[in-house]
Amino acid sequence: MEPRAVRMFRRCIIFSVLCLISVNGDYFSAISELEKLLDVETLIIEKFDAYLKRAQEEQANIQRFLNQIDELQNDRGDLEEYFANPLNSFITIRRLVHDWKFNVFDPVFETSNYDTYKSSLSDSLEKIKQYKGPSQEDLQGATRALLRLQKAYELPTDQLAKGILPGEKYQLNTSLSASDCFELGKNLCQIKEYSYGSEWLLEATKRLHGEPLDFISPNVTDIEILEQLSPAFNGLGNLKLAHKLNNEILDWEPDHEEALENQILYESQLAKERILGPKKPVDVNQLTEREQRESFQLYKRVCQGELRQSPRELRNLKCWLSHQESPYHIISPFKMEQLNLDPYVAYVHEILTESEMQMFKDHAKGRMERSKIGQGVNSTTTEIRTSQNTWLWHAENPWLSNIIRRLEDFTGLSSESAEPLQLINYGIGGQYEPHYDFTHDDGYSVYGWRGNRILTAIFYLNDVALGSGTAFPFLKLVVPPVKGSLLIWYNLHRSTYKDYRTRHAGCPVLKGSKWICIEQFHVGGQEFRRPCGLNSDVGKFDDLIDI
Ligand SMILES: O=C(O)CCC(=O)C(=O)O
Ligand SMILES: [Fe+2]
Repeated sequence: MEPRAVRMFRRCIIFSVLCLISVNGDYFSAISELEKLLDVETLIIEKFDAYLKRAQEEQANIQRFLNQIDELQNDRGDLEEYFANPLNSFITIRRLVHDWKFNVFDPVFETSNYDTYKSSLSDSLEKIKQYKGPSQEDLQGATRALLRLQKAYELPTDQLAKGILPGEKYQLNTSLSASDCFELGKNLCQIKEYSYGSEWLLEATKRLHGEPLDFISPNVTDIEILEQLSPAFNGLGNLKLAHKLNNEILDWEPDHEEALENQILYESQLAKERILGPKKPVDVNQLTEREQRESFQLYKRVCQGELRQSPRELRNLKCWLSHQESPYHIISPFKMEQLNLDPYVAYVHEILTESEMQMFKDHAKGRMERSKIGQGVNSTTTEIRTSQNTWLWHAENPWLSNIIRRLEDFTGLSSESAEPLQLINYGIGGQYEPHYDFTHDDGYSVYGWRGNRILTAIFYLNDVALGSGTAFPFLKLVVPPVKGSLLIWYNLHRSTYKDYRTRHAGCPVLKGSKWICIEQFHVGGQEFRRPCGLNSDVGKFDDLIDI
């Protein structure tokens, strides 16, 4: 048992932390926000624990009092004889005047201690309410994240519901209840993902009849499932099944208003079909236009590890210790691993220290916001990029100077035109779909003298249990995050023309959370460090732009 003082201290700390943080919700796009939710829950549990303890003590007192009176009444014997004893009369009268009031009526009916305690509880809860908890939008976001995982890694619904992932190494060790599956199915139908939606609803039915009554979440009913499932099958173009399930609702509840309305609708549609022939079946694949594109399919296969370079393609790649012509690194060389030669992609291992990685994470506290795509006023949040981020300006964070110098030493580039570092955290299903880091014009209109992004450098700040590699679909390459390592690649040809082979992505996080820090080097200032070649490169690999 934790000593009382320690518990009190912990409670104070959690509480003051909660009072200090201002939270913008958006719990589904990063793990860091979800952690705060658990702190709030801990606090609520502690407050209610104390409340229940107090209430139970009160109840035990009342019960003890009632038992005593009961015993007394049983022992009283003959009434006349009993009251003949003056002490008994006194005790009885006193008891009715004082004891009942003090022991029973006051605690139960009056606004004495019981209520005072309640109001002090509600005062502390009021403070917790300032903390914005997850909303319906967050639940939708979390649903979409699971859907992304299902789509990207082709996870069967029944397996995911049981917490079973492909491969044996990592499992989720959690399984979803009937109410969880129902919530997922309902939310998916709301966004017209009827195919997956109906699978989750059917999973809910299976569980509803197979699982013991769920204490934690409210149990869902057969009718509630049918209410979602019938329109879902209608959405999938299976009118007959939709009609059949709708009739099942009416068997349970003949006055069910919505089902009665749907019955008329389905029957008139069925009658039409009998005359005109059945409607064209709806495509149950449910892939959006974006998801159907070849590049997205490549992305999926690379993230899954299904599409990779052959041993023949890999044979010219090397690993070695290199000081990259920097005198600082003669004694402590970089641990280099080439991943692709053209365009050049390389991995450098153990480049950050434990304390540097901690500094990044400390910097993130309270600063992370939902990531956007696009520049300046045109930037927006989108499903294409689901993460949170914050920026670290070089001048405001002098502790970064060693890290920036290390980057310069390794790449040979100047950081004078580089962007502030960007710290990024991806939560469940968090991803960044295939994109280019350069802008499609020559870069000068957006970045001025700094020109386009010449090289991207990604520090991985943690290991991720499953998924979340940095994927290059055209290079058949996926780079798994390894804590403390750095990934670099050139986005531009030697002439600074855009290299369309560098399309890349952050695969969805399947298990864990992914922390990275990105530096973007620009063309400005590299004139003598990386001089242009003699080829113009214009038009090279342009056919890859629109796959
Ligand atoms: O998350 C990743 O691995 C890639 C991130 C990325 O490409 C970007 O932020 O531009
Ligand atoms: Fe990128």
